[in-house]
Amino acid sequence: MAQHVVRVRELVRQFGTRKVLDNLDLDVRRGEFVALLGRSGSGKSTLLRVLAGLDREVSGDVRVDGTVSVAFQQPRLLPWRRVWRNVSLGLHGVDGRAVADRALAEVRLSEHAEAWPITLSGGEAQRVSLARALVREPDLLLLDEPFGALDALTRLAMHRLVEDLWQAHRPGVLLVTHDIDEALQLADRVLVLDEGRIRAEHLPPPRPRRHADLTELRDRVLVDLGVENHEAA
Ligand SMILES: Nc1ncnc2c1ncn2[C@@H]1O[C@H](COP(=O)(O)OP(=O)(O)OP(=O)(O)O)[C@@H](O)[C@H]1O
Repeated sequence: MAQHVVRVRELVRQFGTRKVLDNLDLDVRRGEFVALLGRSGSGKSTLLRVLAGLDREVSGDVRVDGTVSVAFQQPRLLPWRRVWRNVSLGLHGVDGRAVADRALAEVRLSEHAEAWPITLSGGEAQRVSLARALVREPDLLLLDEPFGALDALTRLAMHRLVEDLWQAHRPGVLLVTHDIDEALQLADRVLVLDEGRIRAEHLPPPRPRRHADLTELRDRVLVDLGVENHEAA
């Protein structure tokens, strides 16, 4: 377990008679960046909720070793707290302001520490949400489509930021996304969830891959997602 932050065996989650997760196995190593792709309704968010400890109506063996932080598609900031207080919320025994300031500097938002959440753009609010996740120095960072609501340029900037933050802090990451290119750019391993299990695993080329040709790999992932047929790819 020591090298793994997540170890899941034979996980079953069913709603009524439907098994959304059906004997699923998953490992995430410490410091590893894993992306999870899958068609809409394949159970990605369900799996994340289980790993976050938000859903215990499961059978099977779920082990998460260490602290966990989650960032969702919507930043979920408290509108009545200033930005820095949103970041330090729930921290005990530390100077919350100092910790928040450090995290806000990392996401390049120092000048917004005193601002109210409503004054932030979508990308800025998402950066606050990342800062809030990171101040807990999580062993596991769960990201549920954190860039899905952002415009394309902001999303690219966020990819770089997340990669920088991951390099600096090295949490294990499980990133749920619909964006294949995002998965191939950011992750060490790209997994495809289908019919309740991890059905495929792809290994993108070594970093840095900003200029890598990922076309072939992308086609293979599309096949696994059922978007392309085998002959075409
Ligand atoms: N609380 C619930 N009660 C009943 N069914 C649920 C519940 N939560 C999720 N489901 C069902 O489980 C399936 C998987 O949902 P989930 O949100 O995990 O999919 P997803 O892969 O994250 O989808 P998307 O990519 O569209 O966000 C869906 O069919 C959904 O309707």
